[in-house]
Amino acid sequence: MQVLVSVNSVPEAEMVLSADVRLIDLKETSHGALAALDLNLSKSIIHEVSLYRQQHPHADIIVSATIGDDCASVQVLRELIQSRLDIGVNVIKLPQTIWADAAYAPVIKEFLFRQVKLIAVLSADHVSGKETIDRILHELANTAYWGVMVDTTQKAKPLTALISLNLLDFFVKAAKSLKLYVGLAGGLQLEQFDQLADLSPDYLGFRSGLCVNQRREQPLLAEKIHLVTSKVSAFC
Ligand SMILES: O=C[C@H](O)COP(=O)(O)O
Repeated sequence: MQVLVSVNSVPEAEMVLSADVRLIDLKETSHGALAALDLNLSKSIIHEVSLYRQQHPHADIIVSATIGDDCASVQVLRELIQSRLDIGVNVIKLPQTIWADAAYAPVIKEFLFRQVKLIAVLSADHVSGKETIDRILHELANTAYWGVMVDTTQKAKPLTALISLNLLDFFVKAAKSLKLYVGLAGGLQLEQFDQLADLSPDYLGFRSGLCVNQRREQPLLAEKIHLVTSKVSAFC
């Protein structure tokens, strides 16, 4: 299992790389839940990751990026995704407002056909029962999504306060059985690490819980990042 950490600057990227985080998520954290980070800033972070990869050729680092909580048009979506692929982003995370909207299905399929790795982010508010989860996951797997994750839109409460462990366990198992790379995130604090790691997702996603005052718009704290990566090492 890995930990994914959302970063919004080069210093934050350096911080997570030096703490051995292997899933680096480019995200604007000042507003929204899945806001897109400025492209030039994203480029600078990718440059930093490339330098790190050269110095650590055995480190298997994946860079993901969010493209916004919603989208103005099909053409804008295409540009948002392609521009990030062009600078070296490995995986694109799509919000439910986009991947579940039939208007965007053709452009999403274009990228999937090209074997671009897309993660469908399920909003925790919509993860309501096993039948719904099962139906959604089958649809995503049949459409050839690379991965799936649950995340929250409001960050005041952790994911575990919104969805039972039993249902999260079902979600992880069902996603894995369909060969979807599966993650759990949403206002997670270090206290939730053990109970969620026990469900064996491919990764746990963090931001708020690793920041000053546990607020995602605030800077990441190096000591908390090291704590979470040491928990990953101890768990694996
Ligand atoms: O994908 C991971 C998210 O950025 C986690 O952010 P959060 O901990 O603020 O919900």
